[in-house]
This record gives sequence, C-alpha cells and structure tokens, in this order.
Amino acid sequence: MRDSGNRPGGAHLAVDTRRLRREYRVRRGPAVTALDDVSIEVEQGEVHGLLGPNGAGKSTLMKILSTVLLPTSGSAYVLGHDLVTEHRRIRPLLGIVFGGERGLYPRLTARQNLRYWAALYGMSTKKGLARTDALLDELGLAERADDRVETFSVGMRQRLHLARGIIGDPRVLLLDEPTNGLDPLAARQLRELIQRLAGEGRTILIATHDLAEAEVLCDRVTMINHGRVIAAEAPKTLARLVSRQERVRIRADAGLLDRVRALAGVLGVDPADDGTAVVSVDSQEAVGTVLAFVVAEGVTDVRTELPSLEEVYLRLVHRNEKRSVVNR
Ligand SMILES: Nc1ncnc2c1ncn2[C@@H]1O[C@H](COP(=O)(O)OP(=O)(O)OP(=O)(O)O)[C@@H](O)[C@H]1O
Repeated sequence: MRDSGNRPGGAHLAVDTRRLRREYRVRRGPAVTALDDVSIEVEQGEVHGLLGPNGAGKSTLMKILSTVLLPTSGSAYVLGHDLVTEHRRIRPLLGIVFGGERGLYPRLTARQNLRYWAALYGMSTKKGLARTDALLDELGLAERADDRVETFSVGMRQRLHLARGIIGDPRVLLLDEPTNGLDPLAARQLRELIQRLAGEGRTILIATHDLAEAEVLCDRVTMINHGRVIAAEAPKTLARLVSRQERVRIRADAGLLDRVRALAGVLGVDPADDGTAVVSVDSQEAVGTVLAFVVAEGVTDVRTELPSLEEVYLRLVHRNEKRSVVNR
C-alpha cells in the first residue's frame, strides 16, 4: 500500500479510504460487518474495479462513497474532501449510477428525465437543453429521446442511467454493477461507453462481480470478500492467476480417464454429473499435454475452462491467510 504522506485526505487521490468499517445493526442477532478495515486508494483518472461475490460489501462501499451511508468507523475522502464532514462539497463532484428502477421516471420521456436532472443540478434551461441533447446523442438514445422510458429495453434504461450519472459533468463516477441484467450485446455496448467516458479523464469506480468485465475496463481492481480487501492488483495479474488454473473438460470412457490421470502435470480427474470429467493441471504446458493426448485418442467432446471467480477468491483468500500466518 502506498504511503498517503500528504494527509489529511490525499487531495491528489480521487478516492482514499482508510480503515473503513461499516456494521449493520440487525434487530435480533449480532451486527453484520459489511466492511472491515477497508483501505483503498484510487488515482485521479483511474478506472478502478471493486470486485467481489454477492454480499462482499461492494454496494455498502459504494453507498458510503456516494454519501448516502455513514461509515461506522474509519475515514474516506473524495478528491481530498472528508466524506463525513464535507459531503456537500463532494456531491457535485460525483456521478452515481446504481441502475435498476431507481432514479428514472418511467412515464416521462428520456429527454424529460434528463432535463429534470439537469435542472436539479442547477443548470440554466439553455445549458440543460444543450447537455441533454449532447448526452442523448453520445449514449445512442437520440432516436428514442421522446419516447417514454417505460417502453425502453433494460440496456437503453441503463444507458439513460449513465447519462443521468454524468449530466453534471462529475469528476468521479460511481457505477454499481452497470451491466447487470443486460444481454451480451447491450453489455458490450455499455462497456464501450464506459471506456469512452474514462477517455474523457474522469475517475471511474465500478463495482462488479464479473472478472472479465473488470479486465476489459479497469486499470486496477480491488478484490473484496466478506468485507475485507484481499487483493489490489492490475486485472492482468488476476487474469494470470486465473489462467494458471485453466483446466480441461472432456467426455471419455473410464479407461481413457485413467490414462489421462497418469499424464505429466495432471493433478486430478473429477467426474461431473453430466458424464464429463474435469482434468485439473498444474501448468499451461500440462493443458497442452492433455489436449494433444485426448485429441490423438479421438476424443471430440473437449474444451478448456477457466475457474469461476469464486474459486479465484478462494485461492486468494488462502494465499492471504498463508501470508498473514507468515507475517505473524
Ligand atoms: N441494510 C442492511 N441491513 C443488514 N445487513 C445488510 C444491509 N445491507 C447489506 N447488508 C449485509 O452486508 C453485507 C454486504 O452487503 P453488500 O450489499 O454491501 O454486498 P455486495 O458485495 O454489494 O453484494 P451484492 O452484489 O449481493 O449486492 C452482506 O452480508 C449483506 O447481507
């Protein structure tokens, strides 16, 4: 972790959280710790991913950063402003896209929605109109600008959410699961838009559980699990970690599976319920060995697979635990 020497609230950083903790009080039973000791630093202009499975604490962190939820302890700064004591100064600097049904008026048109939000940001009518037109154009919604939002596809709504998020020209944009529920094409279009927005020099923080998405969009990612940061790396580093765990899935008879088990670099062969078997290997080279062998044996149902994000988390958690034992 870098030294945030020039305290308080490293103004050179877009987002700076220090030992952030958030507990939820529940009526019966113990409090839920959603964030535990979370310290992250996001440079200005960086596209930063918050990666974690459901319940990891991503939304809680996003809510705190967007000033709608207070931390239980710890501190956080956006562009050098204290999130708790200076939230009024922070809000105009932030764009927030939380998706879903919140924040859009379905019976109004896309244009009316954006003009409403422009007015809320205190823009003059003239400026609001110009900004609305520019955004409808930029986000590919111009043709449907005067249709009611209730007639929009999920992808179009999400683009409109994005337009709403940047109408005030924020320096920091918070996106919570922006492509959730989108079909692959709509998700790709939205990612391209996000890349374009990043190219305009904004800082973007994206919460996602999709490693591939983080890889495409982010300069760095922070992985969170059970409210704790377990890794902060460039996505390529994570991708390497994942690809090291590539394995081969084949459909073959028991005799052939035994011969595969005996190949160099094969760690195990586990039959799955659907009649296929998963061959785990210790290296990329061993993937090649297994593929060459089974293809030569006439196996046609063969493919390579990457582990799920959950499996990567487990590895990282394990690695982390081992490290903390060593450091004790
Ligand atoms: N209002 C609340 N009251 C009690 N517990 C909560 C509340 N909101 C979140 N939690 C709990 O805090 C933890 C973190 O939840 P959070 O929604 O921040 O995770 P997440 O990573 O965004 O997951 P998801 O993608 O499922 O929303 C979870 O255990 C969740 O059940």
